[in-house]
Amino acid sequence: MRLWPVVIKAGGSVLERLHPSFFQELKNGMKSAGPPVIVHGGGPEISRLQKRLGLKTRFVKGLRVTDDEGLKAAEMVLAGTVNKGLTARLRAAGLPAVGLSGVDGALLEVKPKDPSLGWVGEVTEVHPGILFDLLKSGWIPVVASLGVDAEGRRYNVNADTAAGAVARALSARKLVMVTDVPGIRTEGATSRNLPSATPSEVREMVENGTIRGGMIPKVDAALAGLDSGVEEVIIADGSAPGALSGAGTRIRKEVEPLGAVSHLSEK
Ligand SMILES: Nc1ncnc2c1ncn2[C@@H]1O[C@H](COP(=O)(O)OP(=O)(O)O)[C@@H](O)[C@H]1O
Ligand SMILES: CC(=O)N[C@@H](CCC(=O)OP(=O)(O)O)C(=O)O
Repeated sequence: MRLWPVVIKAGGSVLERLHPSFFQELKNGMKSAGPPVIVHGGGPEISRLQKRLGLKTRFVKGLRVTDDEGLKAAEMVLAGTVNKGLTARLRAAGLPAVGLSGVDGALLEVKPKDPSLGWVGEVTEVHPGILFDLLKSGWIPVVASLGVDAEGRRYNVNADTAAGAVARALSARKLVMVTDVPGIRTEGATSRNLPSATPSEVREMVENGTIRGGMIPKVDAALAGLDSGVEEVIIADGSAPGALSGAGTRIRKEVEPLGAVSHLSEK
């Protein structure tokens, strides 16, 4: 059942620089389609806190190696400063936001992703009940990317992955990933920002190294979402106008070309 049309992932890279039109476009969307679900990260802020505490920051394939102290830092930032900061800003912009994390209501149930990563969770199940309850009452849920396992241990979860999992669980039609660049960029002499891309084009750009670093978990989450019912994923710049109204790179599945079908039937 398709209930709510949009999940928005707000990246830590842009949270401090969200354009005022982000809030206005959210308001317009609320009027036409009802409340969205916002999932946010906070990677740069976690790194800053780790540095201040004298902790090491290390990433493997875009994931933060998270020891006991690292988990505390991630929780303080994600469920603390960033979640409360974003919720308060939404509220000040006239939007009815409620902050929570993937631990609350066991929204994001996880298992350890890889022992070498420490407290990094891989989502095994989404329990969206708490989101449905909030959405039905008109609230905008603002979700920090943390998870919990069956024994009640808490984990750090990549926010792109968390947003993709939430979009699938809500049967969302659309996932918008708001970040610090205007979508996927090609390389070389004809380098440009792509207005649209298909999953196979995206896969090719990952293989040839055009898409790298923080863009990899984004496109992974995008492709997983498209494979399980999300119709379109948009990657857009949250520091510029239009992020929630058409700007950025739109990733959609290839449509069977009608010409190819009629050509076959002519034979
Ligand atoms: N082909 C690409 N097109 C655009 N950005 C890319 C590409 N490959 C890697 N990136 C990087 O991905 C970054 C966005 O990911 P990330 O820093 O993790 O942001 P967020 O905090 O929003 O998740 C961009 O700032 C850019 O440096
Ligand atoms: C496991 C893992 O890497 N978790 C991420 C969670 C925050 C995140 O994903 O923030 P962005 O959206 O800003 O990238 C981290 O610790 O940085």
